[in-house]
Amino acid sequence: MEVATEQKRTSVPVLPWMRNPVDNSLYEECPLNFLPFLDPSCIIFRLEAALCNMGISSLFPVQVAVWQETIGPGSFERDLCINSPTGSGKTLAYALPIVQTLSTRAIKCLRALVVLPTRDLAVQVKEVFASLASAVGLSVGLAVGQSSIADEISELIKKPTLEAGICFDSEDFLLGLRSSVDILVATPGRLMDHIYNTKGFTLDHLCYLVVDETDRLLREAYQSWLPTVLQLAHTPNQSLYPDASNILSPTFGSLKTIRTFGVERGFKAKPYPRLMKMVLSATLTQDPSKLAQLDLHHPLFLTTGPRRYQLPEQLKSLKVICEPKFKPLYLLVLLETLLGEKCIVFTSSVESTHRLCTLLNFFGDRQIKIKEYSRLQRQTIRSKTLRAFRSGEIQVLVSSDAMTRGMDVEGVKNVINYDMPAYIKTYIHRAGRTARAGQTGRCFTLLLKDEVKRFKKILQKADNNSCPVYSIPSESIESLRSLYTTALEKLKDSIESEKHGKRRISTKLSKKKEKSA
Ligand SMILES: Nc1ncnc2c1ncn2[C@@H]1O[C@H](COP(=O)(O)OP(=O)(O)OP(=O)(O)O)[C@@H](O)[C@H]1O
Repeated sequence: MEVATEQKRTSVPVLPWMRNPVDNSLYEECPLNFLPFLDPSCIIFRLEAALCNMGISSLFPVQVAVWQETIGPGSFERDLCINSPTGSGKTLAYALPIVQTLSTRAIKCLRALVVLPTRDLAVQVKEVFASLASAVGLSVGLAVGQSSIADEISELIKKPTLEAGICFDSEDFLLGLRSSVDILVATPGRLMDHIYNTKGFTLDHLCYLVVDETDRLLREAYQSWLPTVLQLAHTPNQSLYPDASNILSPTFGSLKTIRTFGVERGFKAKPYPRLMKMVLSATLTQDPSKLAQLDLHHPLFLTTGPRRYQLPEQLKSLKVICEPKFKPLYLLVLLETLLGEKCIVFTSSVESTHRLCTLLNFFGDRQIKIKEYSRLQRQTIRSKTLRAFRSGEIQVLVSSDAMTRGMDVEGVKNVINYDMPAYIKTYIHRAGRTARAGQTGRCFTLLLKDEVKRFKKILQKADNNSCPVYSIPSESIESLRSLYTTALEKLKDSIESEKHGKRRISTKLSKKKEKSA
């Protein structure tokens, strides 16, 4: 079944504009002082200084390529579709030109929207924008549901100051609402909440739309967030989704455009310029029907090298052949060999993440701090774990695929696939948590003998034929066997008591419901 889906995917015809891409790998890294047009004269050196503060002294190839298409003569003439390996610096590739272009704006309103699939990823991208934007007086907002909706609204929307005794009717009040931010980084769910419910939240002035991790975002409809955004930000007389206006008009009746005199997008007496789109991924879809949803304007395809899937240059892939009965022991020995190095262990589901992490922690005090990071946990716990992992307090994260996309944690030296990934895309995004920004890194995959052939085929999709075996000495496995038996018993008890706990909570809840009915 999986194989059939994979075959179907690869046989999708490539769109004509994807056949002759710009090759990012033909660009050289460019020192900031050689970058043309960096900082318009009025804010000279401020962006350069901000980049230096971020530890950046030159731009990576994909950043130079995007800069070339977005800044200077002929800038932003075409929408950009960017396929570039994990860790190659895609975030800065879009953040820098957007901040530079908006740095000369006269009036504050929401002009750039960046959409990402997960909250932690959005927080990470917001930080990159904030480091640059503050240097040129721009504000960046976050809409991800990290704080209460009321707090988020007060961050995003500025209310008019009411003088005592003056009474505004609701129309006047709406006219006085202003955006507090120039750039918004959002996840689709919270974005839709603001679109539907937040008074004064408008996409009327939007100039830039970035869809990061495009293939992941296009897979999920999320309350039709994309057609809704395109409809709300579209140029008049350009009906992309004629039917959507019927859906939208009653809902958005209360959202009045705030029009102010000026010469920029969405302002009076000025025709609307096109909404500029940038879509990015390390595994960008080539499926025409999916890309059509983005309504790209004369798109330019930027990719890296001749292959569709590319692994980071400094990544080393290794396989560990395991006996099925003792797989957790192979992992434990491997982790002990890598002692002191930050590692992320990936499993195939949130349930196995939980089980594996619990089991590993039943092996007694082994000097490695191991924590779980998965969708089963509350966001506050996840964020706390991530902070501890970033700071080095935790050395090993056991994770489900919630972690695979985009997360950038400094110093991750090793990725371990406890469960073999089913697709090359999954392998790329998991492995891509290491070997970032030109650093070296290793990706180990634990395999049972009968998985070796299939894994080889998966890696070949990224033209990777080199995946040597990493041997784990059998004596090390033997020495852990008695501890393993005890750990398994403890795991069984722990899972049982968790089930019990859940049952007790659900009985309590249903009793409460019965009472209130
Ligand atoms: N020009 C640069 N010089 C030095 N470091 C950089 C530069 N650009 C980006 N980086 C660093 O490289 C790392 C990877 O960047 P980023 O997260 O944008 O990669 P990405 O291409 O989006 O990866 P992914 O596909 O996994 O999301 C980050 O830690 C970032 O700070």
